[in-house]
Amino acid sequence: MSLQQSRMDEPILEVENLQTTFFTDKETIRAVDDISYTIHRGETVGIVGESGSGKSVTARSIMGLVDSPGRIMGGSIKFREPTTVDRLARLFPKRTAEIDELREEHDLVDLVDRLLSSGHRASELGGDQYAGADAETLVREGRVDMADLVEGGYAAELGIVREKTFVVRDGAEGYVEITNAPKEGLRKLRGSGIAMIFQDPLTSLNPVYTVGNQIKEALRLHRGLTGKAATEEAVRLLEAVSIPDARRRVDEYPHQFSGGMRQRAVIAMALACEPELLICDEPTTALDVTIQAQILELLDEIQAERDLSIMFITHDMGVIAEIADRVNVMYAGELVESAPSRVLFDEPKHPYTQGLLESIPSRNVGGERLRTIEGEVPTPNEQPTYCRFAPRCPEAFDACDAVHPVSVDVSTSEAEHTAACLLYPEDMAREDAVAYHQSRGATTARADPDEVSDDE
Ligand SMILES: Nc1ncnc2c1ncn2[C@@H]1O[C@H](COP(=O)(O)OP(=O)(O)OP(=O)(O)O)[C@@H](O)[C@H]1O
Ligand code: NI
Repeated sequence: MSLQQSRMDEPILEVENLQTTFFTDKETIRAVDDISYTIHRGETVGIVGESGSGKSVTARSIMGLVDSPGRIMGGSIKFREPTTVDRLARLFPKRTAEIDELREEHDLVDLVDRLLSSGHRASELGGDQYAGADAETLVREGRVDMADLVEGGYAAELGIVREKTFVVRDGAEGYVEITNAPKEGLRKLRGSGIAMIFQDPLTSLNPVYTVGNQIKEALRLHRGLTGKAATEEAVRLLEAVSIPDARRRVDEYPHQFSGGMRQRAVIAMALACEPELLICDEPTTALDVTIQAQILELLDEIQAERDLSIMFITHDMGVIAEIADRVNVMYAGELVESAPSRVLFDEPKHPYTQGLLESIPSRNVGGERLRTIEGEVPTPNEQPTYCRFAPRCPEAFDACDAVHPVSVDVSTSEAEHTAACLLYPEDMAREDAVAYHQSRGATTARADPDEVSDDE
């Protein structure tokens, strides 16, 4: 865990209502089905869940690596990293919206008025309590700002920005909207702001080039380093990931490295791009326990040194316990629970999380039988009107087959803790809780921004 708590309250990645779907010949797979979460600067967020729960597709969506037959169908992925925002704004001026300039060039009241007369409702722009309000009121009371118009796609509809805004700058603030990125923009993003390491280091390493040359190629592409400077930096990076005798090993080929050393080399390659966010998809799953512990420790060190944010994917609760500040539990494309690590392990609320925890070997000392959750993760191939975990859930009751649970606040302390389960809110009578989920589910569906822009 990072000691640098100071900037931990700054979000670096905001995923909102992300929906990534695969359209195969056989079926439509809602691999990531409306998930939202945030990663803060210097924070390690663990994503955990059984095979097929949508962890990798979440990561690939963020990296812009979802290919046909997959498509991001909705939601937003905002990367808020000032250096990256500045660089991409310079590279893609036509896809950049400068909120300050828009404020100067256009009259906000006038724009909102145009939206209202073209059929948008005031409640949709400002919230339910503003039903029937006029443009003047919405703007005066601060319910609609220029930034909201850009974010909601209204500015595009009004023709004051290009249809898809990739970079948004609002004074000193700003973000890159990954779901609107052009292909070249994604490549730039992957080369610098965000890097990813995979389970099998051989997916990232080319067998025909030396490890050193591969790191140097990354250094050339992303930092313009060549020749001796690049060699020195490659050696330094290998040393930073604790590869012994780095000066000699920099000239070796991947097959001359052990599994653990290869994964270290991949981490060195990722660091060559000086990322702010490192996405790790089961980076230690193929390694034995001792090496796995070393890699986790290495990531921890690197993070503390560089104030790096890490998204760490694993199906292993034991690994999560070691590395994550916050844990997001996924099941069949959905986020079913989210809590700070300590809270999640002490007070798991969702029956699925409870099941995952009971299946950690080390938790079952004293000859207690190891439990696993029976059955398998279903393929999320339809819009859920029920709880996807219900068929395997020891706590399921009738309503679980008829009502889709929404995320509810289940926190017992200040820490943010949510679970999507009809058992909550705990202090409500069961039928009231069910009604609560029912009504909130309906509201989210109506507020879908895509529906708003589609029906004009
Ligand atoms: N290219 C693809 N084409 C069709 N379906 C896909 C594709 N990639 C992923 N899926 C489907 O999306 C769902 C989520 O897959 P994902 O790989 O994200 O799971 P995961 O949680 O990473 O599992 P694992 O622990 O096995 O890596 C699965 O149902 C999977 O079959
Ligand atoms: Ni995966």
